[in-house]
Amino acid sequence: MTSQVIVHPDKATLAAAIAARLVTAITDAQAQHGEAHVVLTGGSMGNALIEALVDSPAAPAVSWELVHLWWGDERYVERESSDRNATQAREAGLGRMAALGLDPDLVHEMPAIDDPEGDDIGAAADRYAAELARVAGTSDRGGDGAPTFDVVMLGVGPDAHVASLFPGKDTLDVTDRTVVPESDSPKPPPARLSLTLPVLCSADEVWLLVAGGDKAQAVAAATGGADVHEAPAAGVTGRRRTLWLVDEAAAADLP
Ligand SMILES: O=C(O)[C@H](O)[C@@H](O)[C@H](O)[C@H](O)COP(=O)(O)O
Repeated sequence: MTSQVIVHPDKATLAAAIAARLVTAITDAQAQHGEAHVVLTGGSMGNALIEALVDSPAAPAVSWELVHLWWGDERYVERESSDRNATQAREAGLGRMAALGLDPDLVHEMPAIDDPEGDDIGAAADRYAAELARVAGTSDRGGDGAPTFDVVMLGVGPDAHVASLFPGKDTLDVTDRTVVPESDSPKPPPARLSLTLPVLCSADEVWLLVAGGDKAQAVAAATGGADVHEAPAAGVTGRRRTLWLVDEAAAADLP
């Protein structure tokens, strides 16, 4: 199935459009099967989306108490560190979504280095995998080791990395796990946890969220059929739909 690229004028419009699209996707999912599972991304686009979502007049249309939020990746640092994607998301507005009904028990943050696993990042990855499997076991839409995600959102780096799957890394070839540790990330901090390509691609929809001219080459390469080992973003597709939601600057190198 081919990917579709949708271009918005600038980053603020892109964030607002993604928030509107997400509200619609979740309400559609809930009309079909009650609960919804959404994978959030870190990075500035992930944070901009949360800001736009919290302020969206349509946000109360979602039954937030039945929405599970997951993370595509996380920096393996202290839980309250401002480096953590989850901390940044809370500050961007996720912390205020309890007022809309979001259940903190359904916000599945990835483990942190001050959790019992400590320096054993492999054990931390296994614990998040176990959490995915546990919830899948209780869900009508339990997939193979993880719930069936309605939407996976992913930021894209200038090197075309997604989640914490970086070019040239063996983690791109892992097919027998849902979560992998990365101890030597080329982008700091070095220690991270990431969902793997097969579980990301088990989603109904994958949305790649990209703003900025520094991403133009990555967008062109990944949508132009680059090898996944060179451009990891080329390797993520949804079962029903794959959308590249980009601003004009990020689209600049597209044919
Ligand atoms: O852990 C990280 O380093 C980020 O989560 C990273 O993967 C991010 O999503 C992309 O680099 C896009 O970031 P921007 O949206 O800020 O461009």
